[in-house]
Amino acid sequence: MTTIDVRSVSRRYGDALAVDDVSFTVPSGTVTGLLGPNGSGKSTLLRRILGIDPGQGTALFDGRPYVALDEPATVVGAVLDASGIHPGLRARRHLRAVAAALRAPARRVDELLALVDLPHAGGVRARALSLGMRQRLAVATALVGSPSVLVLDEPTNGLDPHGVRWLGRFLRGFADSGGTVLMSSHLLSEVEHVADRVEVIAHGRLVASGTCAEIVRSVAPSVVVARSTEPGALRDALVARGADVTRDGDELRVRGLAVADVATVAKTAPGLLLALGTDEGSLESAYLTIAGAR
Ligand SMILES: Nc1ncnc2c1ncn2[C@@H]1O[C@H](COP(=O)(O)OP(=O)(O)OP(=O)(O)O)[C@@H](O)[C@H]1O
Repeated sequence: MTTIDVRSVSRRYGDALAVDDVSFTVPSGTVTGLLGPNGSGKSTLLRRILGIDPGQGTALFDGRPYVALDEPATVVGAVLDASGIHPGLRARRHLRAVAAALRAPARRVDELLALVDLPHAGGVRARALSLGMRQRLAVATALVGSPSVLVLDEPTNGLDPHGVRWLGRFLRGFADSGGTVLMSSHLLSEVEHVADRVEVIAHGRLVASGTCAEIVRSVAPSVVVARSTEPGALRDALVARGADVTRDGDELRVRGLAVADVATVAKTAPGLLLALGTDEGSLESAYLTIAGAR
């Protein structure tokens, strides 16, 4: 059980600030998605978190920076670049070499090949693996030391839909058994179903943080949707209570009143209430709004 504490992390390339004073916490037992458009600073931030890039601020794994961990591979498994595996090495040889370096049992290699659904690829050289297969091998490599934390940069890159679903289920299971996952993506659809929390980064800055529902609410407060046999009369009654109401046929979209208040107003207004509910807005539109804002 390890928490990651990212504290005021920055990274400058010349005059350009690629990561600008980013702070957030990744609680243990959760999957946190680091979401942002291309070039927003995700990879740079993950490299800073792992102590690979220089810069300001720090990231602490249960209070210690990565470089100060005694056996880092047993705490943190990282997948930053699936092409980092030597192209001439066969998958099993590659994993055996990593296992030997980490003093992990050799039997772990075949367990991991099975776990990442590559049981028959052990004898294949890395250069002959597809991008999706290399991603799976990279995940297996990160798991050799049995870490409690996984840091993954765009891990769905190259995976087919089956692979994306497999990875989501795997990461969910890893977190549910106490692990901590920080994964980046530029695609909302690939994190929203698996992540407990999302940190949205744009132009190097953290622009939103929270559960998917919290992020949607922060951008678009929920709208109450009501349908009535007398929509004009209901609209007038709601406006008199201070609501902001738009009408489309017999449907009213109401901002500024809770659903229970709309129900109370409808009881005393002429006509019959046909339907009443809320429209929470989509995370997709919230993400586009937030990530597009400078
Ligand atoms: N080595 C470098 N030298 C100079 N600028 C860099 C370097 N690496 C990244 N950058 C710049 O830093 C910014 C953030 O890049 P980064 O790769 O971290 O973004 P990203 O969110 O991971 O993008 P993507 O989704 O495309 O992988 C970009 O403007 C990029 O051009």
